[in-house]
Amino acid sequence: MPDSRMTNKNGMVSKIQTRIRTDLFKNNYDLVGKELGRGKFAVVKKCIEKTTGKEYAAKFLRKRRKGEDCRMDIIHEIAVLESAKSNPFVVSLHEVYETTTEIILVLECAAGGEIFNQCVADNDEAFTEQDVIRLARQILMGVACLHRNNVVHLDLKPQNILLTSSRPLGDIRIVDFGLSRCMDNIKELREILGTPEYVAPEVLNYEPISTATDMWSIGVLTYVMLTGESPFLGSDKQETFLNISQINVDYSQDVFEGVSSLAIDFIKSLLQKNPRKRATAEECLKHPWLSGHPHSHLHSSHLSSLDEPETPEESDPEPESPASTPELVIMASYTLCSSQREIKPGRGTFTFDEPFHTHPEIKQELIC
Ligand SMILES: Nc1ncnc2c1ncn2[C@@H]1O[C@H](COP(=O)(O)OP(=O)(O)OP(=O)(O)O)[C@@H](O)[C@H]1O
Repeated sequence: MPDSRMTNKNGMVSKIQTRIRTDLFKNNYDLVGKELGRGKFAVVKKCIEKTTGKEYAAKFLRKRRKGEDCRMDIIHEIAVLESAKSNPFVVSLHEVYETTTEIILVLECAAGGEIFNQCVADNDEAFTEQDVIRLARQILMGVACLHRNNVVHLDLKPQNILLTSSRPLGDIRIVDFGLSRCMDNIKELREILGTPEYVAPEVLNYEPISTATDMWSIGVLTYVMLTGESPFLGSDKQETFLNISQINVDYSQDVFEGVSSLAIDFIKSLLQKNPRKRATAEECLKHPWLSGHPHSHLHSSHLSSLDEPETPEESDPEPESPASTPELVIMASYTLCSSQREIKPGRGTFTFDEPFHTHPEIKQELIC
C-alpha cells in the first residue's frame, strides 16, 4: 500500500522507492518492432534489455501536458505500480528513466495486447463464455487486491486490460494507473474521471465514489467481453450518459444469445445504480457464475501471492458500504480519451476521439 503520509487530499501519492535513472535509456535498451499502443500523452514501445535480452514495454510519458508540468502525476502512477508489486494481475514495473521532457516506465511486456481486440473480434476469435469466466476471475482477483490496499483504478476498460499472450489465451494484466487514486486519508475529492462508456452513475451525478465505482466498470467490461457490445453506448455522449443514468441496459436474448443466465445475473449485480447495492470484488468471486470451480482457472503461483483476506467462505455479508471506507467524490478533472478506435456498435458507434473536457455542453450532459 502507498505510504498514507505521502498521499495528498486528491488521493495522489508523491513518494516512490524506485530509483529514477538519468543515464540514457538507449544505452541499455533496443527499441524493437512497432508501437504497442498509445494514449493521449504516452506512447508504448516494445524494447529489449541489452544485458539480459529480455523483452519489456517502454511507456514514454510526456512531463508537460497542455502547458502544465505533470511530473507528479507520473510519480503517482509509479507509486501505485510499486504498491501493487505483489499483485500478479497488475503489470510489473522494471525500471524508470527520466529525460528533460519525458519519464520512461520500463514495464513487463503484455505481449497478447488489449482484451479490447478480442471483444470486437469476429466469431472464431471472440472470447467464449469459459474464457470470460477465467479472465473475469483474474480481473476480480487483481482488483480485489487493489481495493484491499485502498487503491481505486477509475479507468477499467478493455483497452486497459492486457493479455500475456493472445493465442493460446494467456493471463490478464491491468495497466494504466494514470487516473487511479489512493483512498487513504481522503475526506473528499471532487473530480470527473473515467471514460464515458464506462463511468458509473455516481460519477455523472457528482456523488461520492468508492471502490464500488470500479465494480460498475467491471460490470460494463464483462458485458462487452461476453457480447461484443457496449451496454450504454449512445449515438452521442449525451445519450450515453442518459443510458447510464437510467441504467438503460439491454439484457435480451438477442444480445446474450448462447450466454448463460448466471452470467447475466452477475452483470446485473454490478450494474446497480446505488453503489451500496453493487457487489464488491470479493463478493463477485463468490458468485455462482465464477465460483463453480474455484481456483481451477488460476495458476497456483497467483493464488499464493494474492494475500486473500481471512473472510469465512460461508459468510454472505451485506454489500460493503462505501461509507465504511474513505469517500472519493469525483468532479473536476476529465479523462483523456486515448484511442481513435471504435468498439463494435451496440446501440451506436462511439469513437474515443475527444477528451471529455473539450465538450462545452459538459454540464448539460451530467444528468442527475
Ligand atoms: N505493459 C504493456 N505491454 C504491452 N502493451 C502495453 C503495455 N502498457 C500499455 N500498452 C499498450 O499501450 C496502450 C496505452 O497505454 P496506457 O493506457 O498505459 O497509456 P496512457 O497514455 O496512460 O493511456 P490513456 O491516455 O488512455 O490514459 C495500452 O492500451 C496498450 O495497448
